[in-house]
This record gives sequence, C-alpha cells and structure tokens, in this order.
Amino acid sequence: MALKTIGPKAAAALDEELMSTGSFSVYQLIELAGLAVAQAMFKLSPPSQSPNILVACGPGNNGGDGLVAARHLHYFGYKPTMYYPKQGKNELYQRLRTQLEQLKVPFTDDFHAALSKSDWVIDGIFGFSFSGEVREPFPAVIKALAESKIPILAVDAPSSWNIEEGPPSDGPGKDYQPGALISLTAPKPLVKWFKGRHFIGGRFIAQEVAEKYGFDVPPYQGSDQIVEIDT
Ligand SMILES: NC(=O)C1=CN([C@@H]2O[C@H](COP(=O)(O)OP(=O)(O)OC[C@H]3O[C@@H](n4cnc5c(N)ncnc54)[C@H](OP(=O)(O)O)[C@@H]3O)[C@@H](O)[C@H]2O)[C@@H](O)CC1
Ligand SMILES: [K+]
Repeated sequence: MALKTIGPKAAAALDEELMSTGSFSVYQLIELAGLAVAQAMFKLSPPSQSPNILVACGPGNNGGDGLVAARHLHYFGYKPTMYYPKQGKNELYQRLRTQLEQLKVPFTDDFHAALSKSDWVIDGIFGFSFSGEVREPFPAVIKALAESKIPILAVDAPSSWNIEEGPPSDGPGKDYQPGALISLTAPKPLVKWFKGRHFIGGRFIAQEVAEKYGFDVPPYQGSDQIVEIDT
C-alpha cells in the first residue's frame, strides 16, 4: 500500500489550521517537532556511540526544529554544535538560540571544520517551504552533505530536494541521499525517492484533522514522539 503523503501547499495549510482553528502556537508545534527529531536521533544512535552532533539550521521553521532538537540533545547527553548562518527574523529563533547559548552549546561559522569532527549531522536547513535553486550561503553546505560519509538525519526533507519531485537532477544536492529522515506530521511526496530509515514525528494531529488532509496518524506507542516506518 502506498504511503499517504501531503504536498507543500497542504502542509502549509495544515500548519495554519493548527494555529488558527486548532489554537496551537508556533512555539508549541516547533517544540514538539524538535523533541521528535531528538528522539529519532537517540533511536538512531545514542550519545554513548555518537556524542558529537552537528545541527545545521536554515532561516525558517525547519531550522527552528533543529534549534529545539539541539536543546533536547544536550539534555539527552550529546554534545551538539550549531551551524546557523542565516537567522530568520522571528523573535522565536532568537529565544531558541539564547537557550542554547546559556547551555554553552557552541555556534560555528566553519561548517566544514565542524563536519569533520562530527559523528552525526542533523539537516534542519530547509523543509516544506523550500523551492527553486539553493541560494547562498547554502550551496557549499548542501554539497558537503551530499559528499560526506558522516551519517545524516534530515528533518522533514533532505534539504534542496523538491518537496513534490524529490532529488534535484543538477546542483549541489544532486547526489544527496541522507541515511535517515523524520517526516513531521505526514510524509511529503519526496519520500518516494528516499532510501534510508524513515521516522514520523509531530504527535499533535487529531484523527479528524488527519482525515481532512488525507493522511494517517501513525501508531505512536506509549510516550514515544516518533514511529519508524518502512520506506
Ligand atoms: N505541522 C508541521 O508539520 C510543522 C512543521 N514544522 C517545520 O516547519 C517547516 C516549514 O517551515 P517554514 O515554512 O518556515 O519554511 P522552511 O521549509 O523552514 O524554509 C523556508 C526558508 O528557507 C529559505 N529558502 C527557501 N527556498 C530557498 C532556496 N532555494 N535557497 C535558499 N533559501 C531558501 C527561505 O528563506 P529566505 O531566503 O526567503 O530568507 C525561507 O524562509 C517544516 O518542514 C517542518 O520542519 C514545525 O516546526 C511546526 C509544525
Ligand atoms: K531539512
């Protein structure tokens, strides 16, 4: 049976509906999404095996998920390092950054040096609002991710992939195939081209909302914020 997915327009509409009719704040959604990302990381490799996690964050909410995930990773026992070259305007991002700085989580400008010292990378650069060609300063970062042998957990989408059409046929993300992906709330159409371990997170969708948008709430167990599914 084909996995039910939601496209970028439906995903953005769902976000809007959660925050209007659903009365959620973006703070809550990002917090729960980021917690799910951190849990997926723990499931993939605990801090005893891979303490050094490079968290690459973009300017939107995908980056916000990365900032929150890093805070939880710190408390889980990892040593996250942040690469956050283009901070978005929303005041929320500054709050999340300050929370990390207070924990002495380092922020670096040198992505390549940080990558060489990492055990895993979390790709929180672009999510469902990415479109077009990758703009500066991210092409070199995406290229390094595509070429790296270090395992990667992508948040909601492998950054630079077209949300509906998958991996780009050209450009820095041409050969980018991360080993793990966590789809938030529901998989996006690009999962058709994804070959690694696949988790779903974002445990804040009521059954009737999922039905309205045409996807399934996965079978979360106990207090888990994530479910691993077959790709
Ligand atoms: N309900 C859910 O599922 C929830 C989902 N959540 C998460 O939010 C994510 C969606 O977040 P989002 O809408 O803020 O946008 P996102 O994908 O982070 O990136 C957009 C930014 O990237 C940039 N940009 C775009 N194209 C570019 C290019 N070609 N080259 C370079 N830059 C480019 C552009 O910035 P600009 O360059 O315009 O300043 C824009 O601001 C979603 O995937 C999930 O992870 C949860 O946190 C909450 C609950
Ligand atoms: K991403």
